[in-house]
Amino acid sequence: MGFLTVNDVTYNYQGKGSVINRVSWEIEEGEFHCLLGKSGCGKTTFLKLAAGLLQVDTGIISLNGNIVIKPSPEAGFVFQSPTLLEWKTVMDNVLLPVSLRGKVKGKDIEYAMKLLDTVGLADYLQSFPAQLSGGQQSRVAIARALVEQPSMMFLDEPFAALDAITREELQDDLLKICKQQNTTVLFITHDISEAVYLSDKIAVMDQGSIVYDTAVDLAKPRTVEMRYSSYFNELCLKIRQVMGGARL
Ligand SMILES: Nc1ncnc2c1ncn2[C@@H]1O[C@H](COP(=O)(O)OP(=O)(O)OP(=O)(O)O)[C@@H](O)[C@H]1O
Repeated sequence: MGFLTVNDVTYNYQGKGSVINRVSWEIEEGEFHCLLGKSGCGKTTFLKLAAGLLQVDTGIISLNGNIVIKPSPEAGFVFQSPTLLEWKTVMDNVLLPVSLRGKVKGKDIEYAMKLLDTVGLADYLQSFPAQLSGGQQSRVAIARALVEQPSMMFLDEPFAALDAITREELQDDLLKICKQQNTTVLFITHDISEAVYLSDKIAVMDQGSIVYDTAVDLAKPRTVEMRYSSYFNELCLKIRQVMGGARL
């Protein structure tokens, strides 16, 4: 049984046809999986179901052996918009989940500093969000999601608004931290090369069903050179063909 197990799940928004249609999927502990698919195919809905933000109509989802009926304290979330609190410093934004639960301890501050150092923000601890670039704000959001060392991370197009180089840097940061923490990850993206670079396994969704899946046979840690290897590009092309010629 996987760390996250999705078994024959169906979901409809009221008044709509089937948005998620008998999907089964498993993510083993510590694995990084990406879900790709065209706009409107159901990716975000699937992530919300897996994360307990929506309830399945039929089927069962379990996380670490527990049936998912609400968001788990074991899970962290990152969405496309960083949604930082403007009146709090970078450090206080990262520590927010800890402070909502109780008193912030020295070890929490130490860990937040380590995360901010890993994502290249050691010099910005006392800055406010408005003083940061979009990429820096995304880094803060990732550090915030990881500060309680969640065993599962759900990320919905977290890098969509960023330029290509910043995006690549953040992909490496995310892989590094998830490896350190042995985090299991479900990551949604439109970007085929991002999915290939990040993933142990990729699923392609179309009209609410998983129509293709593949393991990614690249060594870890990933390197810039791998992005230009023939295997990498052949896999991107294969996935592109599966997704068809329409706009992503
Ligand atoms: N709250 C809602 N109420 C009704 N229908 C919704 C709601 N949210 C999404 N939908 C519909 O469900 C379908 C799947 O939407 P979803 O956001 O899961 O797709 P997506 O693959 O994540 O799209 P994108 O890549 O554009 O973010 C779409 O047809 C969308 O219009």
